[in-house]
Amino acid sequence: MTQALPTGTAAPGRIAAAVRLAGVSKAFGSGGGALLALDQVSLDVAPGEFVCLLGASGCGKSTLLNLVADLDAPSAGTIDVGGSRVALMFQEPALFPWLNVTANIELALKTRGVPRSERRARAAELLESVHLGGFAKKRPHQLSGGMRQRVALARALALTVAEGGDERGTVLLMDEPFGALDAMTRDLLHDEIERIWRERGLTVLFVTHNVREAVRLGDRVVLLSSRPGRVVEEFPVPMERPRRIDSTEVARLAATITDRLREEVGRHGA
Ligand SMILES: Nc1ncnc2c1ncn2[C@@H]1O[C@H](COP(=O)(O)OP(=O)(O)OP(=O)(O)O)[C@@H](O)[C@H]1O
Repeated sequence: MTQALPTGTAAPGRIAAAVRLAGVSKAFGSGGGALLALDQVSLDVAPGEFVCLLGASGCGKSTLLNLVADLDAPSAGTIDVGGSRVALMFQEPALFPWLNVTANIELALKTRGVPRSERRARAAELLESVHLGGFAKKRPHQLSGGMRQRVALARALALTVAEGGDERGTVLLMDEPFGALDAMTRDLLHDEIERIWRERGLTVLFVTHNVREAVRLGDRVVLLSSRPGRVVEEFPVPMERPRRIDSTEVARLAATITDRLREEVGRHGA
């Protein structure tokens, strides 16, 4: 099943999808002991779209992101990211503790082949963009959890820099990036990621357990079934941005999605 693209998201002359999964299945192990994590998942994400993936624990959300990031190969089906540069960001920021913030970003730029002479300025620009300009010399342990995630976001963006600094064509995969943060910090980071997504024209595939977070951020919420993960339903999010996570509209759609999620989890006895 290939999902229809939301109207108006793919600009004329550009590729139709930034990410296209067609009939993707993933099994771990083989023979009788094989575990089917994903089953025939088809999903198109349009360039510049923000898609949130929701599903019960163990339904294969992280597996799906790993496949899109090319960290693992599907057992069946195809994954196409066109010419996009893909970056993955996790719940744990996983920064190098012995390097300061700037050096963590510069290292990522180095792996992208950015010449040494340009790295300092590019790192500073990226840190400004996540509002950490004043913390360049700090080491990760000197920062709050929210700040560390901002650095992780800047580093993810650094891993996708292209010639001339154009981030368009970047797919950012986010695996529960704010799951370990308190509600107020998470709220602030929702505003931040939304701004950065808009300003940089990113395509985002965002995994979360938090239904309200998915509705707060997504153009579309894609619900996966319990293992094996299949796309069971998609919910377009029509509310204007910026949305408030505690607004009535967000709560109403989140309640509908939660009911559907409960049904799905109940069906599988998870
Ligand atoms: N490398 C692996 N080898 C064997 N089984 C794996 C491997 N990676 C994932 N699995 C299994 O595949 C299933 C899907 O895992 P995955 O981590 O993708 O789920 P998830 O939806 O991200 O879970 P959660 O929401 O709890 O983070 C799980 O049953 C998991 O145990």
